[in-house]
Amino acid sequence: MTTDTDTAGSSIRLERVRKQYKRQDGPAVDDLDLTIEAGEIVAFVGPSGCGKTTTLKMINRLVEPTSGRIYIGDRDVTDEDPDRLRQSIGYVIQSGGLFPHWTVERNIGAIPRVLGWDKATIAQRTEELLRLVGLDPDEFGDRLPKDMSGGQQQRVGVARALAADPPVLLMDEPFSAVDPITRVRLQDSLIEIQKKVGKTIVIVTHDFEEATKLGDKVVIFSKGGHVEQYGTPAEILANPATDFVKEFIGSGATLAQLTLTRVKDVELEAVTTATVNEPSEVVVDRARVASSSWVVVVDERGRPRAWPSVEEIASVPLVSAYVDTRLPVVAPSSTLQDALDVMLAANQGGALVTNGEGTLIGWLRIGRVIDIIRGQLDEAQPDEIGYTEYAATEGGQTATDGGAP
Ligand SMILES: Nc1ncnc2c1ncn2[C@@H]1O[C@H](COP(=O)(O)OP(=O)(O)OP(=O)(O)O)[C@@H](O)[C@H]1O
Repeated sequence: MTTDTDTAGSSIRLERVRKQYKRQDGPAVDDLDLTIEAGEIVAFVGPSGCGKTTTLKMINRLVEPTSGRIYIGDRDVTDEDPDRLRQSIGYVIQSGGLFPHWTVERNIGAIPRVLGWDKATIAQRTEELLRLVGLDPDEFGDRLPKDMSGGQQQRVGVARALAADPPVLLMDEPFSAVDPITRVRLQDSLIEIQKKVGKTIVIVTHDFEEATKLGDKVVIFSKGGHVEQYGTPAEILANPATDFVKEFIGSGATLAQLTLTRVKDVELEAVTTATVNEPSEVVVDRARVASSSWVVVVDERGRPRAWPSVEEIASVPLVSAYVDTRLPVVAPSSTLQDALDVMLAANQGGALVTNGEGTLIGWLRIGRVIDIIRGQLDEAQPDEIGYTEYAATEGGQTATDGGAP
């Protein structure tokens, strides 16, 4: 499939696309014109039943358009053999949609096998993809989906969708079935993966915050697949195009501003690190010099294992090998809202920040996040007349009128 220059992705163009399901009054999608630029992530949002999924599924022809034309890159795919088309478009659905009786390796190799790739190439590609989505091939390659968490299954789902290196990836509510903390991690992984693969990604979500976090652009649909607004998250939040958009983003708009500020935009605090079995005395001294009250124990690749206080470190002679599975960890691409959620869930006054390889790069203090949120709320709120000013002007009684009972 042809791809546009400078990116591994292809543009997608819908021209007057319409879908009328049988025995339905109006069309689910009515004369939709939409162009998605190559290499961008575009999120579809809108109320239930507005035609997001129908639009997505018309791109890979899981739903046949009633009329209109669809182009991927410069190719008109409207009449192309749907099976062949689907081999060149990655598709990720809720809960991964893996074949339950197939191992992870077999699942990922599904399309390459259909395409007739040789065994060695498939094995190599599978390993590369598992690493890309953050799973150790030796640990997970032979597993069955039921022996993995929902988040891990979804990572395999993404690996499988990327197996044949398609220029386009379609994702239908991919992260809606996992818990909020796992969702943040999967979203951050997707941003990290996209930096490496540069595909064109279309993602359907019912969550406006997820749309603004993931989407380079967001499409807000109303009933019938009508585009109310198509723009960057910042544009939509700053200038909602219609009353429908205003109402849709509604009270969430101020909070959604928080999704525009990322952890990478904030100056991080330095951390004192220690490794397992290091003499505690040495670590305590190091922490004192750095004025740190907390120490992050990291593994040989700099990945955090635990986050004890200096007192806890000092209470034993050597740094313990304890692994804390509930550490609050965020990525540079995480939003401040994610960071806050993670901190609150872990009941901690801060979050550790790791890069795409999971290596610790600093920590973010809750006070810093709150300061930024306060600043944003002040900016977002129109100047309001305060109670006293109101009372002293035309709106209220003056003090001499008697006052409160
Ligand atoms: N297979 C189908 N047969 C008949 N009508 C359908 C079919 N699939 C969807 N529809 C109808 O088409 C309209 C658009 O549905 P669609 O699933 O595309 O919306 P959506 O925006 O993705 O909704 P949701 O957020 O609830 O998933 C709805 O009115 C729905 O009832």
